[in-house]
Amino acid sequence: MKIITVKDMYEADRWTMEEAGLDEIVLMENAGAALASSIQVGEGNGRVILAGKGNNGGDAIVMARRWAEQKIPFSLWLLCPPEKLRSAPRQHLNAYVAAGHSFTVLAPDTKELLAEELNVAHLIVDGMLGIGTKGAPREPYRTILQWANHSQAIRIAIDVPSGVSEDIHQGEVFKATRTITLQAPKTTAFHPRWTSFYGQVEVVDIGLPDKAFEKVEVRRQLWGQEQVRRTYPKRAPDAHKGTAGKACVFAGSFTMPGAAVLAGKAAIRGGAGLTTIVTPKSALPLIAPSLTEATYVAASDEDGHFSGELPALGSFDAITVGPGIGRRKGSALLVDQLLEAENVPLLLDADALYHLSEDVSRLKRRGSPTILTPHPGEMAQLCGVKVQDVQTERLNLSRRFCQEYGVFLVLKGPHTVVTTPSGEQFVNHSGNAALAKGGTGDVLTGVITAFMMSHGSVQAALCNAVWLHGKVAEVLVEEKHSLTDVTASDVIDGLPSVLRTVEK
Ligand SMILES: NC(=O)C1=CN([C@@H]2O[C@H](COP(=O)(O)OP(=O)(O)OC[C@H]3O[C@@H](n4cnc5c(N)ncnc54)[C@H](OP(=O)(O)O)[C@@H]3O)[C@@H](O)[C@H]2O)[C@@H](O)CC1
Ligand SMILES: Nc1ncnc2c1ncn2[C@@H]1O[C@H](COP(=O)(O)OP(=O)(O)O)[C@@H](O)[C@H]1O
Ligand SMILES: [K+]
Repeated sequence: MKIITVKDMYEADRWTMEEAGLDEIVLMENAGAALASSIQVGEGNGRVILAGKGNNGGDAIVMARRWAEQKIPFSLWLLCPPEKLRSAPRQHLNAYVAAGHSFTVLAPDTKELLAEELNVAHLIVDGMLGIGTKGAPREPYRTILQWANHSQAIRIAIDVPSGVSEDIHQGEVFKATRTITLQAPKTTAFHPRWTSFYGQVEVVDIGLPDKAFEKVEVRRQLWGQEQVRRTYPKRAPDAHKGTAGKACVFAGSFTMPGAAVLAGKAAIRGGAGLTTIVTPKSALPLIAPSLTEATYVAASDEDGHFSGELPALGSFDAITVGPGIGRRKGSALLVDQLLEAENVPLLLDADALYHLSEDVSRLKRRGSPTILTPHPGEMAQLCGVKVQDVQTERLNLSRRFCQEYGVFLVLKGPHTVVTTPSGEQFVNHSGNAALAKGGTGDVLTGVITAFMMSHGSVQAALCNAVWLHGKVAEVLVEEKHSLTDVTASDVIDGLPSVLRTVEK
């Protein structure tokens, strides 16, 4: 599903009206109808619908008419005088009034009543500000947003939570329990500043033809179960361990053996035919007893860490380096040499990214696919910026980086973003805060390593691995864990049940 900017949405809107001849009034009617049927009204009274002056308010007015016709009690508040409404919402207000329904206009003498209604409401529908918002909400929106956010009610936002805008600000924003987005998810839903205000996001169709988005250069998409099912490769009946892929994982050290165990186990669970762990000699006995299925190469060791001497290796379908390798000179030398490995995809994670950040331009010399899997801190180091700058520019920064250095990038965190060397972007739709624990990144690295070998496309491999990893966390919390107790090992143990649903 395409993720679009405000400019894209207005362009698709313009095409639909001008080229397809579908009137704004019709789209607003569709929007209001879709909203009326997808919002659960709950028991009792205390439903408040807030309508602003723009088309977002128009959607709320149509929704109100639909509810009124179904005899659902509510109060509709207009936050500007009716004559100040834009043309389409004004026409729909006329229809609402002609049908015999009532509303209240916000004015100095009604303000207290609205405050009281919001205070006791059980449901608040926010049609105050939509994608036309510029900067922080001004009065009267600011005060009403404060009242709404203090209420114990379920809060539903129409299209976007009021106050969310592409220009970042620190002003008041509607804190939605759920956002019902019209036609296509907006980029702001995945911006760290706004994600938490969206609550649960649902997309409803309001009848814009697909063609409306053809002219729009959409290079960002949501990646979810449907896309995974479509792209997940079937294992051939005559597969053998050689065809399932031979992975070489440079991981671990005397002080961080667990990272190698996690990455190796996850690669094997993720389907790798043969997995070889290359680790410093003194770390090997700490790793091997916990990872029976792998084979091992003992690398030259200096104080429990890689000395930097690259051992003689056979041929592999994928090389991964990073989990638990540490930041000493030896592992830096190792990364140096692996960057020169030709004809094999190379994944750099964790401390390999730390070493890479010394001289990122080395990436430009690589001929085979290179995959980087930074968390925001590692990304900041790679780009020479602050973590906060990564977080406010996740999509743009990732795209610039990939296009400049010709790499695939997995920028981790809630809504992990996968970017290809040409700048195509895929925002992941699964996962939860149970993954905020050491070692879960090593698990992801292992699964990616396996998927890189089983999938025809690196992009699909990355997106599917990221989705699977997040989905496992969701299933663990739904079925037998809390957000607090999930471990990286639990994520590995949870892979089979989700993989089974994908293979069906
Ligand atoms: N195809 C589609 O997607 C369809 C979309 N539809 C819907 O239309 C919505 C977009 O509608 P829209 O363009 O009228 O903008 P919207 O956000 O309702 O109003 C903005 C108004 O608020 C004001 N304002 C701005 N910033 C402000 C601030 N900081 N603080 C205070 N006020 C501020 C500004 O007024 P101004 O102050 O400039 O006079 C402006 O007029 C969209 O989200 C969706 O719900 C559907 O109807 C059907 C088809
Ligand atoms: N709040 C969260 N919501 C969703 N996913 C998360 C959250 N916190 C962390 N994750 C995921 O958990 C993993 C953590 O990776 P990383 O920070 O590299 O851990 P480590 O290096 O300890 O293994 C990433 O895949 C990240 O996307
Ligand atoms: K809104």
